[in-house]
Amino acid sequence: MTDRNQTKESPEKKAAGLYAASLVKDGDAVGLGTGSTVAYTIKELGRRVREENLNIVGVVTSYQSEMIAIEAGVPLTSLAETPKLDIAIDGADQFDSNLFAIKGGGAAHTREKIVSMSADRFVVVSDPGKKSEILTVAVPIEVMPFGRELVTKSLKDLGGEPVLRAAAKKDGPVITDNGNFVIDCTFGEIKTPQELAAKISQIPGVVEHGIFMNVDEVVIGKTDGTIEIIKL
Ligand SMILES: O=C[C@H](O)[C@H](O)[C@H](O)COP(=O)(O)O
Repeated sequence: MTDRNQTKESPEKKAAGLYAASLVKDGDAVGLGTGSTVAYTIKELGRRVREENLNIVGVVTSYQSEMIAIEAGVPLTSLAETPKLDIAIDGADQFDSNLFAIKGGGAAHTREKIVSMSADRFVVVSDPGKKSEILTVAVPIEVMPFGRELVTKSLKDLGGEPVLRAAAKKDGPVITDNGNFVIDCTFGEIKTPQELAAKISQIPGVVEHGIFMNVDEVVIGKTDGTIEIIKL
């Protein structure tokens, strides 16, 4: 289970996060993902802004990344103001050798997909445990509360095992930053992620699923502070 709030230092996540921050150039508009790995990137970008006078603007994908970015001193803008981004950096829950990824462990995948698709380059930061021959983790699906029953039934019809995500410190379901529910749906081994993604997208009430097919490269951090880069 990932330490979502970065209560413990992770050398692997830190190595990946810091390397990704070094890819950001002066003048860049940067998509800032959500989660414990990219949090290292956001903090490092703040340091570069303060200490190296790096001139960048960030677009956040969640209240979490907004709070981290504000505290770190990363200047922020919106997609309305800056619709085209130079680079987006984000974590993932699992990725395969084709760089298909599953995201949304923090329920932020809808905004993450919009932001990453708005960027010329999408870099995923990861630790070694996220790499898998084949995608197997549950697919997070953001759902309009009004459509929950239909979406649940339709996911079962697709062979999935849907579970409404419960909040950790509140009674009832997780509510996303967009005011919706999240259903985590297990499909066993996902052999054709594109096909599954297309089928899920067709279900009325689905806001967005966590299958990402737009990753350009993955940076994997190691415990000794080195990194491995995987590109197609
Ligand atoms: O909704 C959250 C995101 O997709 C995260 O980027 C993903 O869950 C990975 O998070 P972490 O870096 O904490 O493992």
